[in-house]
Amino acid sequence: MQKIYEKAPAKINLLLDVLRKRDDGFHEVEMIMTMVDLADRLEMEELPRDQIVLTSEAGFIPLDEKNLAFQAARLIKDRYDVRRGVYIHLDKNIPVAAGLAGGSSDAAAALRGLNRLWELQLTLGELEILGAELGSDVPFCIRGGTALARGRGEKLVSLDPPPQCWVILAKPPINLSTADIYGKLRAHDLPYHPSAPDMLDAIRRQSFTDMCAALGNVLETVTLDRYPEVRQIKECMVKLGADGVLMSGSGPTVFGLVSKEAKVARIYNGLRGF
Ligand SMILES: C[C@@](CO)(OP(=O)(O)O)[C@H](O)COP(=O)(O)OP(=O)(O)OC[C@H]1O[C@@H](n2ccc(N)nc2=O)[C@H](O)[C@@H]1O
Ligand SMILES: Nc1ncnc2c1ncn2[C@@H]1O[C@H](COP(=O)(O)OP(=O)(O)O)[C@@H](O)[C@H]1O
Repeated sequence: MQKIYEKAPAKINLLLDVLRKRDDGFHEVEMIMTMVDLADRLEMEELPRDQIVLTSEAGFIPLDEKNLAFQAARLIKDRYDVRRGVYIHLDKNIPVAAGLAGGSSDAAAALRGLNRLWELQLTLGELEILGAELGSDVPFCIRGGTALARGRGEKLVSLDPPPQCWVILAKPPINLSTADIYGKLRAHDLPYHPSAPDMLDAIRRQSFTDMCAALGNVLETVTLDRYPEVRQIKECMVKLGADGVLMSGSGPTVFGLVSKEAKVARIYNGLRGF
């Protein structure tokens, strides 16, 4: 029987600005996002009966309707009236609730994969519109690569890849909710706004140094205050010599950008001790 494989990479936010709180409860954002090499993997196969079955060795995620990959399968199946079943196996590597969009990327991979398995011939644009029903980050995860995201995250403009570099991810064992972090943000009274034009310019010119200088995330104003461990990890990465350091999304993962491979092991080992 035909098997479909899809990679579901994690994302980091090189820039995350909030312009205002909207009447629908979401926030109008301006983000520059890029995929990293860390990825989940999905294997999809036709089931002889009309049912969605999701399995994973990861014991820490739901495998029922609460799982975003399951929700994606249900959504595309119902919307296009598919009367076929699917078996999805999820190989989970991305830390959960980390600000790395692991769940969103799994949902995106399920939509891309089932579009192929069930020969629905939907365009990426159609999949992005469908994906927006599952979460604000899902459209970007469908498109992949590097993009400028506006609206609540679903209005995308693809960008050239940023300069190649090493990305070190550090996720402290903290459980936080994205809704809670946005909810505590003083959107009308932010102490600063990162400059998207500066980041876009750095990417266009392939300047690693200017990209590091342009990193910024206004959600740090909430998460770093509430969770001092996240601030400590940031400080630790800077001290260990990372060229650029920022929290991804709503956190708690902090990423460090490094241009020289020689530095990577030193920073990684230093963080492990920490
Ligand atoms: C902060 C970001 C940055 O990339 O990522 P994560 O930290 O989740 O990875 C995203 O904006 C998160 O996207 P996602 O996790 O898909 O959010 P959703 O499921 O759509 O929304 C969860 C909740 O976050 C809030 N939310 C989300 C997006 C947005 N533009 N404004 C919001 O206020 C809303 O309260 C919403 O109920
Ligand atoms: N396939 C999935 N992988 C990870 N988490 C999932 C998945 N499906 C649903 N979830 C739930 O979604 C929430 C957010 O997960 P995740 O996408 O990893 O976080 P974030 O949006 O911070 O990057 C968690 O509470 C988790 O239980």
